[in-house]
Amino acid sequence: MSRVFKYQGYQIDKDSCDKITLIFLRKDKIRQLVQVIFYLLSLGILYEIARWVIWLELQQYSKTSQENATHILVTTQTNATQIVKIKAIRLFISVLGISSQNTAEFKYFIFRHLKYYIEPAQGVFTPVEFQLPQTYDEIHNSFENGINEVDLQARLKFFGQCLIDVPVPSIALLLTKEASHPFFVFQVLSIILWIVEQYYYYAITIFVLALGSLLSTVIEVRKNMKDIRRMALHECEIEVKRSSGWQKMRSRYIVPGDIIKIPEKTQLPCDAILLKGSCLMDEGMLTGESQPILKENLPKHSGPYVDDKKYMLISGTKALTCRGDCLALVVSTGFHTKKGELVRAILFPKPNRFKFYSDSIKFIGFLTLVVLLGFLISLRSLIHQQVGNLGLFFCSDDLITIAVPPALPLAMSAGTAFAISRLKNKGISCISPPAVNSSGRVSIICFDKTGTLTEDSMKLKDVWDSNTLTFQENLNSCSETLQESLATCQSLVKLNNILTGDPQEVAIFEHLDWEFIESDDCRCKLIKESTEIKVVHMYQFSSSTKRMGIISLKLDQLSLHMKGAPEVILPLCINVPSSVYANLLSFSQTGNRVLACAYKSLNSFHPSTQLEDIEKGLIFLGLILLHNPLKAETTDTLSILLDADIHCVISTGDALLTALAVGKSCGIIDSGEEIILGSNNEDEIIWENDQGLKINLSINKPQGIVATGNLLEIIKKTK
Ligand SMILES: Nc1ncnc2c1ncn2[C@@H]1O[C@H](COP(=O)(O)OP(=O)(O)OP(=O)(O)O)[C@@H](O)[C@H]1O
Repeated sequence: MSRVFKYQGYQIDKDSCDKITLIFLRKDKIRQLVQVIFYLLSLGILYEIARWVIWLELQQYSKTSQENATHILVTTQTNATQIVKIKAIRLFISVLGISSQNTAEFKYFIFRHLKYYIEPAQGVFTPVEFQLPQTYDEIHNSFENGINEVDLQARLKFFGQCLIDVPVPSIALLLTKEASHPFFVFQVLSIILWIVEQYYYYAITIFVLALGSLLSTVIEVRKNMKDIRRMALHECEIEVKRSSGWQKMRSRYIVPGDIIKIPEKTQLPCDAILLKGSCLMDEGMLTGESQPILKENLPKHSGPYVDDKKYMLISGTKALTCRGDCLALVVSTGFHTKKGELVRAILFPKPNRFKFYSDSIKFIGFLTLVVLLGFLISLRSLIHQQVGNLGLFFCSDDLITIAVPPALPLAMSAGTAFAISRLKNKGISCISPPAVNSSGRVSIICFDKTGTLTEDSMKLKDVWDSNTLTFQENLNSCSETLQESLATCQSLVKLNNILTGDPQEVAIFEHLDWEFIESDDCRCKLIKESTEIKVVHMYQFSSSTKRMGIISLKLDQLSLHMKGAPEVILPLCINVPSSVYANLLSFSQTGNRVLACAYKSLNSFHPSTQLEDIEKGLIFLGLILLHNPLKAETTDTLSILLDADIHCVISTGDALLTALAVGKSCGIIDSGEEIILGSNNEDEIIWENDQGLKINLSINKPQGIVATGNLLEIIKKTK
């Protein structure tokens, strides 16, 4: 945590919360009294203004130290501010995961639904977080007996109930908030002015429209809040291990440190670490990932615990199937979970700072100046006409309402409503009116490739066997080791007796004569005729490393099998035939996905071994070619966007040439366009044409660029 002292305050910069700055305040009785007197003298006008101008509200506080503070001024990175009250609670220290019988007073505050407390070791505010032990074994052993009643009550008070309960403001509260908005107050004052000046029809029309817009805003906001609440609030029956044994209860009563049984086909109410069993999770509702993800249990060894997604079960996701008794340790509840983070991002979105808005303010400022000038010019003749002080006041107010038309927001809302109804006719629903303006300003769209521009599913085209240096359409004619590698190096699972998982792996496995058997003593068994191979460990695929591996056991022989992007696997191999690179070039140029397979024998293996420590010196086995066709609607959609002068970009984890071929086939890249491929060798930047010839980057000719992420990072750094 970085801690920057500034005006008796500091910054909290942690992954589990937004970056916020704290300034400590103490409510001052005399300042408060003076402020109330001013509020009364101004007939409440100052009170109204203070609700919108934080500086005025701050006048009743004085800056102080953390120890003496009663309140805190919290400022977010986007400069949103709020004054929050510091509260205190006496609890057992064991609530922090420290074994102690003593109690202590914990000071805390709540900001945007997150609770922050003074962490005793550092003496600074930090978001409440369950402290995990240091090693894998300790995590397994520390919680196995379940927590007792005293700890439970303390944790419920400290972490709160396991619920994401978004409060829905009442209609009266929303009406007061909207009606006290400075612009609405300005509209009302303008209407009074027009009535005094006997512009009855205009005043009544604007009044009816303003009231209608106010009511529709209130109804819309309440409806949205209700929708968010419905989406966020989830409770289910869950089995929990407490010191008195297993109990079934409502999920709101679970706390960090509880051991729970993972319910199948039910949304998980908390974030948890899987301790026993394995399960296939549908994370689509949170991440948009269409494929189910396999979660493994936390290994048992004395190594230091490293946070890893493969053991983490996230709140809001669903277990499609559980293998064995799936037990998990609850680590976060409520708004502190990943789902809570998402809900908070919806409730407190980052403000859009469009130049359009700052330009509008400048424009209105300019109009006001023009009007002021006009008023000064006409002042002489007005005095000459003897309109009197009241007349002068009305004239000047008239001019202000001309410069800043009170009907402006009404006109804007009407325009947006019209745009939304036109979009609806085209089958596009819009739930956030400001999104219409934002969408109109989009000039670049970045597309993910697989599953977005192309189909989710993949078809196996060919396998290139390095043993025979030939293509094999029938995988069962490939070399024995390549078949074993293809059969074992996957992360598939059986769901209702159907093999499920990564579409590429499903496509490969379907072409093999191997049988997949679920097993309790290993990840799975693969059987063909009299051969049986056990998969004893898996290094899951990750997009950042572009590879995966498994440890297999055949009779007494341990082996490491790996598959992944060729540019990652080939450098790890010791026997790559020279013809591979030419083949790779031609396979990728046709837009196919290419994966490389390799293996090596191992003498021993320990589950705590890292893949990086054993993956060197592999024996190359072959290349797999997969066809991933474009979606039917891709080309038409892209041509509409390109016609509207929107720049389209593909952002993919695939190889450069594959991305280039897909870009050409969907129309993002003109087939006649000159293309430059950018990559890097350490810090050296390499520009090539699509035939692999090195070239100079010319800025005069229009060129399409296909570059690796690493290259973009280097360019960004050197810039
Ligand atoms: N299951 C897998 N096992 C081994 N390697 C894989 C697997 N899936 C993908 N790869 C390799 O890792 C690279 C990156 O994959 P990743 O899933 O990040 O890209 P992607 O999401 O498919 O890309 P996009 O969706 O943008 O096309 C792929 O190009 C492929 O070479």
